[in-house]
Amino acid sequence: MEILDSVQMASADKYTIEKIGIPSTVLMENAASGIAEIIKNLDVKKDKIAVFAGSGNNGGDGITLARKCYNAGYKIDLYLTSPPEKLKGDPLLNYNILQYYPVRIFNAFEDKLLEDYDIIVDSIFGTGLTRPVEGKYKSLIKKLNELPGFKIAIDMPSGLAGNTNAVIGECFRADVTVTMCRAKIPHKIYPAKKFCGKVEVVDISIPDFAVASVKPYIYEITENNIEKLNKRESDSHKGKFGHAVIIGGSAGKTGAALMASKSCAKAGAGLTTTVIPSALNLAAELGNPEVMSFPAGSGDYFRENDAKDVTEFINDKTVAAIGPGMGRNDKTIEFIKQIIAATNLPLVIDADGLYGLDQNDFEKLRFRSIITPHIGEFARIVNKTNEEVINNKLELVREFSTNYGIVTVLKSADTIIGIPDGTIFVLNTGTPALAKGGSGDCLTGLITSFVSQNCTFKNSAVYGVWILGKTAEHLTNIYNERTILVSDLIDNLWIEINELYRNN
Ligand SMILES: NC(=O)C1=CN([C@@H]2O[C@H](COP(=O)(O)OP(=O)(O)OC[C@H]3O[C@@H](n4cnc5c(N)ncnc54)[C@H](O)[C@@H]3O)[C@@H](O)[C@H]2O)[C@@H](O)CC1
Ligand SMILES: Nc1ncnc2c1ncn2[C@@H]1O[C@H](COP(=O)(O)OP(=O)(O)O)[C@@H](O)[C@H]1O
Ligand SMILES: [K+]
Repeated sequence: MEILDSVQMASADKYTIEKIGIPSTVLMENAASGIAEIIKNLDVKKDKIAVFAGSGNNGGDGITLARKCYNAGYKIDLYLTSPPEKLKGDPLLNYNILQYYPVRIFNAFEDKLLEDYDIIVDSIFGTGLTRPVEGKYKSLIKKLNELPGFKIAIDMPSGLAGNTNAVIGECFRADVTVTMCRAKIPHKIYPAKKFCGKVEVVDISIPDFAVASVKPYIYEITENNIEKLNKRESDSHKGKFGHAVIIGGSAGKTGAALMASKSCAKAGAGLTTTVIPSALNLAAELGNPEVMSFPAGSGDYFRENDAKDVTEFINDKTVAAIGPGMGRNDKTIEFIKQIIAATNLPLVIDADGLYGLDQNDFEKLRFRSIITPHIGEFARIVNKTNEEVINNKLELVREFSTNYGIVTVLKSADTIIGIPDGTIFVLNTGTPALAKGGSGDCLTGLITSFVSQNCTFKNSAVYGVWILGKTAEHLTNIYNERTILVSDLIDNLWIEINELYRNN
């Protein structure tokens, strides 16, 4: 499903109203009906509802909702943030209609709250807000957050801006956000997402072709649009599913290379080999019996002198991952740079593998690589602070992927995948069970496995993130979010892989 920014949403609205001719009042009526329906289905007490409405169209949605809630039999009070004389257009029209209804109307700043409300509806600002709220609006939003009732935001929690995932200032903290037509950026991407609660999307009659006309470029991957896995031909053999290589390990971090390799084999690569510093080879031989190993050099970490042998070994393989547990020794960094320069193989680069890379190295990875940094690793790559990356994820990933022709998987509680044509995929799978060393190694193994099995880079990245996240969700439901180890994830990869086969 597309994720829109506020400008795209406004253009899709405009297209629907002006080009197709659906009146804006109809859209507002549909929005209010949709929100009322969601309120009706909420499993919370809803005898007394307060709607706080601003002067724009978001306020108009709230004013119209007041009428719908009255019709549904709820006791509802409306608190306006502006004098009614300031209303215009559809909000004014709906305000005038509401005069015929026995709904009490107050001023949000001047009048005291009359009741303890079961539900507080925030329709103060929607996609029209572009700067932080200040003064009396800021105080009002603070006050609403302190109220005990269940909180519903219309379209967006007031105080968030529709074109960024950053939290730009004080904002309403919703339990449920009901948005129109499509989710917007702040609904789906942290840190703004944290303020939205559960996000419900209401169809207000904006057709798909109106959405397509605004050229969306951000998509959320969900159960409904993830591509299913193909069943294997009955006469297939291991040669059909590639030979994947995991280059990793150093003294103290051998496990990272082993976990990545095991994930890779488990997800279906035809052959998997761990390339490991020779002093650690026994661990690889004994640790993963189904995986082969190639001992490199003579020490317990990779050095530039090992690059020639390793390059020769990997050159006829299908894909190589570089990084898990490699360490950051200068000689290891030189080794990695030489491998990148000396091969044309598809590469998946993670963790320590990314540490010493510069512009020159990234240029050599064009159209043959996937990188999987977490926020801190990506911040170093693009020379920004962690904070700057968190608040500008979409732009930074898009810029990097299009400039270098590299698929970028930016990992965090949400994961953003940027592909070289400028499209962004957002995945909200996973649980805090994954906030544990080694989850990233499992992801590297999964992505490498799917590249080996001839999936596109985009699909390989999507499958890796999806399967890791969904496996964590399954296990968190059964156990808890603390005691799950990466080995447990690897053992249970089959559950979600089965799901991806279903109906195929
Ligand atoms: N036809 C449409 O355009 C539809 C719009 N809808 C609703 O309309 C909303 C967008 O409406 P608008 O574009 O009128 O915008 P909003 O209603 O989000 O807010 C705009 C109003 O807030 C004021 N404002 C903005 N930033 C402020 C700040 N920091 N401090 C104080 N005041 C500030 C503006 O001057 C303006 O009066 C959507 O979020 C959605 O709820 C829905 O009814 C669906 C149909
Ligand atoms: N709270 C969370 N919710 C969902 N996914 C998470 C969460 N925390 C971590 N993850 C996922 O776990 C993985 C962690 O990777 P990474 O930080 O590289 O760990 P490591 O290097 O220790 O293996 C990423 O795929 C990330 O998206
Ligand atoms: K709102």
